[in-house]
Amino acid sequence: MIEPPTRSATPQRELEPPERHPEAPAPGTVLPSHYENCVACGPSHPTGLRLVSTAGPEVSISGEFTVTADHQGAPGLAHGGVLALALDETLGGLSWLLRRPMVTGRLETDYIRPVPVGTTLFLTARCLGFAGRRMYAKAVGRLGPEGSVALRASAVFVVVPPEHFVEHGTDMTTEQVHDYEVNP
Ligand SMILES: CCCCCCCC/C=C\CCCCCCCC(=O)SCCNC(=O)CCNC(=O)[C@H](O)C(C)(C)COP(=O)(O)OP(=O)(O)OC[C@H]1O[C@@H](n2cnc3c(N)ncnc32)[C@H](O)[C@@H]1OP(=O)(O)O
Repeated sequence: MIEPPTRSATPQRELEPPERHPEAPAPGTVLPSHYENCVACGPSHPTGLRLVSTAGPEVSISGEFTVTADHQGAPGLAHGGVLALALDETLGGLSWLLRRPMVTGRLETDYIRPVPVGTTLFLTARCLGFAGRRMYAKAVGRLGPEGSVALRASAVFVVVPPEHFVEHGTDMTTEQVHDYEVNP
Protein backbone atom coordinates (compact mmCIF):
# COMPACT_ATOMS: atom_id res chain seq x y z
CA MET A 1 0.00 0.00 0.00
CA ILE A 2 1.28 3.50 -0.80
CA GLU A 3 1.60 5.63 2.35
CA PRO A 4 -0.39 8.87 2.19
CA PRO A 5 1.76 12.04 2.38
CA THR A 6 2.37 13.14 5.96
CA ARG A 7 -0.01 15.81 7.20
CA SER A 8 1.95 16.43 10.40
CA ALA A 9 2.07 19.96 11.74
CA THR A 10 5.74 19.39 12.48
CA PRO A 11 7.67 20.61 9.42
CA GLN A 12 9.32 17.78 7.50
CA ARG A 13 11.93 20.02 5.89
CA GLU A 14 13.62 23.36 6.48
CA LEU A 15 11.14 26.21 6.20
CA GLU A 16 11.40 29.49 4.32
CA PRO A 17 11.56 32.06 7.14
CA PRO A 18 8.38 34.12 7.59
CA GLU A 19 8.41 37.77 6.53
CA ARG A 20 6.30 40.35 8.26
CA HIS A 21 4.54 42.29 5.50
CA PRO A 22 5.80 45.92 5.21
CA GLU A 23 2.20 47.12 5.67
CA ALA A 24 1.45 44.84 8.62
CA PRO A 25 -0.11 46.58 11.63
CA ALA A 26 2.54 47.72 14.12
CA PRO A 27 3.20 45.57 17.21
CA GLY A 28 0.65 46.49 19.88
CA THR A 29 -2.11 47.30 17.37
CA VAL A 30 -5.47 45.82 18.37
CA LEU A 31 -6.77 44.05 15.27
CA PRO A 32 -10.36 44.53 14.14
CA SER A 33 -12.72 41.57 13.79
CA HIS A 34 -12.32 40.16 10.25
CA TYR A 35 -16.08 39.40 10.13
CA GLU A 36 -18.72 40.69 12.53
CA ASN A 37 -20.55 37.32 12.69
CA CYS A 38 -17.41 35.22 13.20
CA VAL A 39 -18.03 32.79 16.08
CA ALA A 40 -14.52 33.49 17.39
CA CYS A 41 -14.02 37.26 16.97
CA GLY A 42 -17.32 38.74 15.74
CA PRO A 43 -18.86 41.40 17.96
CA SER A 44 -22.33 40.62 16.52
CA HIS A 45 -22.25 36.92 17.33
CA PRO A 46 -24.59 36.39 20.30
CA THR A 47 -22.62 33.61 22.02
CA GLY A 48 -19.22 33.72 20.28
CA LEU A 49 -15.87 34.09 22.01
CA ARG A 50 -15.43 37.80 21.16
CA LEU A 51 -11.74 37.06 21.04
CA VAL A 52 -9.62 40.19 20.66
CA SER A 53 -6.25 39.88 18.93
CA THR A 54 -3.25 42.19 19.05
CA ALA A 55 -0.32 42.27 16.63
CA GLY A 56 2.91 41.12 18.25
CA PRO A 57 6.57 41.44 17.25
CA GLU A 58 7.97 39.69 14.15
CA VAL A 59 5.25 37.35 12.88
CA SER A 60 3.38 36.76 16.11
CA ILE A 61 0.02 37.64 17.55
CA SER A 62 -1.69 37.54 20.93
CA GLY A 63 -5.34 37.08 21.73
CA GLU A 64 -7.61 36.92 24.73
CA PHE A 65 -11.16 35.94 25.56
CA THR A 66 -13.14 35.14 28.67
CA VAL A 67 -14.79 31.72 28.90
CA THR A 68 -18.53 32.07 29.61
CA ALA A 69 -21.36 29.62 30.34
CA ASP A 70 -22.01 29.53 26.56
CA HIS A 71 -18.64 27.82 26.07
CA GLN A 72 -19.05 24.88 28.48
CA GLY A 73 -18.58 21.20 27.76
CA ALA A 74 -18.52 19.61 31.22
CA PRO A 75 -20.33 21.76 33.81
CA GLY A 76 -18.19 24.78 34.61
CA LEU A 77 -15.41 23.89 32.16
CA ALA A 78 -14.64 25.10 28.64
CA HIS A 79 -15.38 22.64 25.84
CA GLY A 80 -12.24 21.37 24.08
CA GLY A 81 -13.68 22.25 20.67
CA VAL A 82 -14.24 25.81 21.81
CA LEU A 83 -10.63 26.01 22.98
CA ALA A 84 -9.50 24.69 19.57
CA LEU A 85 -11.62 27.46 18.03
CA ALA A 86 -9.73 30.07 20.07
CA LEU A 87 -6.39 28.59 18.99
CA ASP A 88 -7.53 28.43 15.35
CA GLU A 89 -8.58 32.08 15.36
CA THR A 90 -5.34 33.26 16.98
CA LEU A 91 -3.23 31.22 14.54
CA GLY A 92 -5.37 32.39 11.59
CA GLY A 93 -4.81 35.98 12.68
CA LEU A 94 -1.17 35.63 11.59
CA SER A 95 -2.51 36.38 8.11
CA TRP A 96 -2.94 40.01 9.24
CA LEU A 97 0.85 40.21 9.54
CA LEU A 98 1.64 38.17 6.43
CA ARG A 99 -1.15 39.74 4.35
CA ARG A 100 -1.84 36.39 2.70
CA PRO A 101 -5.22 34.68 2.79
CA MET A 102 -4.95 31.24 4.41
CA VAL A 103 -7.22 28.50 5.71
CA THR A 104 -6.58 25.92 8.41
CA GLY A 105 -5.36 22.62 6.95
CA ARG A 106 -4.46 20.91 10.20
CA LEU A 107 -4.69 21.82 13.85
CA GLU A 108 -2.99 19.62 16.48
CA THR A 109 -3.97 20.50 20.04
CA ASP A 110 -2.60 19.42 23.43
CA TYR A 111 -4.98 20.04 26.33
CA ILE A 112 -2.78 20.41 29.39
CA ARG A 113 -5.06 21.92 32.06
CA PRO A 114 -8.85 22.32 32.38
CA VAL A 115 -10.09 25.85 31.69
CA PRO A 116 -12.91 26.90 34.04
CA VAL A 117 -15.77 29.25 33.13
CA GLY A 118 -14.75 32.79 34.10
CA THR A 119 -11.11 32.28 33.06
CA THR A 120 -9.59 34.85 30.74
CA LEU A 121 -7.44 32.82 28.42
CA PHE A 122 -4.31 34.47 27.02
CA LEU A 123 -3.18 33.07 23.67
CA THR A 124 -0.09 33.67 21.58
CA ALA A 125 0.69 32.37 18.09
CA ARG A 126 3.93 32.48 16.14
CA CYS A 127 4.63 31.74 12.49
CA LEU A 128 7.49 29.27 12.03
CA GLY A 129 7.75 29.66 8.25
CA PHE A 130 6.57 28.37 4.90
CA ALA A 131 6.98 25.28 2.72
CA GLY A 132 5.40 26.31 -0.57
CA ARG A 133 1.73 27.12 0.16
CA ARG A 134 1.94 25.59 3.65
CA MET A 135 2.40 27.92 6.62
CA TYR A 136 3.53 26.26 9.86
CA ALA A 137 2.75 27.89 13.20
CA LYS A 138 2.54 27.22 16.92
CA ALA A 139 0.28 28.59 19.63
CA VAL A 140 0.06 28.53 23.43
CA GLY A 141 -2.89 29.32 25.74
CA ARG A 142 -2.29 30.44 29.34
CA LEU A 143 -4.54 30.87 32.38
CA GLY A 144 -3.63 34.54 32.91
CA PRO A 145 -1.03 36.75 31.21
CA GLU A 146 1.91 34.92 32.84
CA GLY A 147 -0.17 32.00 34.08
CA SER A 148 0.23 28.27 33.61
CA VAL A 149 0.07 26.77 30.16
CA ALA A 150 -3.34 25.15 29.53
CA LEU A 151 -3.07 24.57 25.77
CA ARG A 152 -0.51 24.08 23.07
CA ALA A 153 -1.14 23.79 19.34
CA SER A 154 0.77 23.21 16.13
CA ALA A 155 -0.88 23.99 12.83
CA VAL A 156 -0.56 23.98 9.09
CA PHE A 157 -2.42 26.70 7.24
CA VAL A 158 -2.66 26.63 3.45
CA VAL A 159 -2.42 29.83 1.40
CA VAL A 160 -5.46 30.16 -0.87
CA PRO A 161 -6.41 32.65 -3.57
CA PRO A 162 -8.91 35.28 -2.38
CA GLU A 163 -11.49 33.67 -4.71
CA HIS A 164 -11.61 30.68 -2.30
CA PHE A 165 -14.02 32.68 -0.11
CA VAL A 166 -16.21 33.69 -3.07
CA GLU A 167 -16.37 30.18 -4.48
CA HIS A 168 -17.06 28.36 -1.21
CA GLY A 169 -18.67 30.99 1.01
CA THR A 170 -21.80 33.09 0.78
CA ASP A 171 -22.49 36.80 0.43
CA MET A 172 -19.01 37.68 -0.79
CA THR A 173 -18.28 39.03 -4.25
CA THR A 174 -14.90 39.06 -6.01
CA GLU A 175 -14.85 42.89 -5.71
CA GLN A 176 -15.38 42.71 -1.93
CA VAL A 177 -12.60 40.16 -1.56
CA HIS A 178 -10.18 42.35 -3.54
CA ASP A 179 -11.21 45.45 -1.55
CA TYR A 180 -10.51 43.44 1.59
CA GLU A 181 -7.05 42.52 0.28
CA VAL A 182 -6.23 46.23 -0.19
CA ASN A 183 -7.87 47.44 3.01
CA PRO A 184 -8.70 44.49 5.35
C1 LIG B 1 -7.35 38.68 1.28
C2 LIG B 1 -6.82 39.05 2.62
C3 LIG B 1 -5.39 39.44 2.79
C4 LIG B 1 -4.91 39.14 4.14
C5 LIG B 1 -5.51 39.98 5.20
C6 LIG B 1 -5.77 39.15 6.38
C7 LIG B 1 -6.75 39.70 7.32
C8 LIG B 1 -7.05 38.72 8.42
C9 LIG B 1 -8.19 37.91 8.08
C10 LIG B 1 -8.61 36.91 8.74
C11 LIG B 1 -8.08 36.28 9.94
C12 LIG B 1 -8.56 34.89 9.85
C13 LIG B 1 -8.94 34.32 11.15
C14 LIG B 1 -9.80 33.10 10.88
C15 LIG B 1 -9.09 31.87 11.24
C16 LIG B 1 -9.95 30.69 11.00
C17 LIG B 1 -9.38 29.87 9.93
C18 LIG B 1 -10.31 28.75 9.55
O1 LIG B 1 -10.95 28.17 10.39
S1 LIG B 1 -10.40 28.34 7.89
C19 LIG B 1 -11.73 27.15 7.84
C20 LIG B 1 -11.29 25.73 8.05
N1 LIG B 1 -10.47 25.26 6.96
C21 LIG B 1 -11.01 24.98 5.76
O2 LIG B 1 -12.18 25.14 5.49
C22 LIG B 1 -10.07 24.40 4.71
C23 LIG B 1 -10.76 23.32 3.89
N2 LIG B 1 -9.80 22.73 2.97
C24 LIG B 1 -9.58 23.26 1.74
O3 LIG B 1 -10.21 24.21 1.34
C25 LIG B 1 -8.50 22.58 0.91
O4 LIG B 1 -8.27 21.26 1.33
C26 LIG B 1 -7.15 23.39 1.00
C27 LIG B 1 -7.35 24.82 0.47
C28 LIG B 1 -6.60 23.41 2.43
C29 LIG B 1 -6.11 22.68 0.11
O5 LIG B 1 -6.71 22.39 -1.13
P1 LIG B 1 -6.04 22.83 -2.53
O6 LIG B 1 -6.78 22.07 -3.60
O7 LIG B 1 -5.98 24.32 -2.63
O8 LIG B 1 -4.55 22.36 -2.50
P2 LIG B 1 -3.83 20.97 -2.16
O9 LIG B 1 -2.95 20.65 -3.31
O10 LIG B 1 -4.79 19.92 -1.68
O11 LIG B 1 -2.93 21.42 -0.90
C30 LIG B 1 -1.97 22.48 -1.04
C31 LIG B 1 -0.80 22.17 -0.15
O12 LIG B 1 -1.25 22.15 1.22
C32 LIG B 1 -1.00 20.86 1.81
N3 LIG B 1 -2.14 20.50 2.66
C33 LIG B 1 -3.43 20.50 2.32
N4 LIG B 1 -4.17 20.10 3.34
C34 LIG B 1 -3.32 19.84 4.36
C35 LIG B 1 -3.48 19.37 5.67
N5 LIG B 1 -4.70 19.06 6.16
N6 LIG B 1 -2.39 19.25 6.46
C36 LIG B 1 -1.16 19.55 5.98
N7 LIG B 1 -0.94 20.00 4.72
C37 LIG B 1 -2.01 20.12 3.93
C38 LIG B 1 -0.89 19.91 0.62
O13 LIG B 1 -0.10 18.77 0.96
C39 LIG B 1 -0.23 20.78 -0.42
O14 LIG B 1 1.16 20.83 -0.14
P3 LIG B 1 2.22 20.92 -1.35
O15 LIG B 1 1.85 22.20 -2.13
O16 LIG B 1 2.02 19.69 -2.16
O17 LIG B 1 3.56 21.02 -0.69
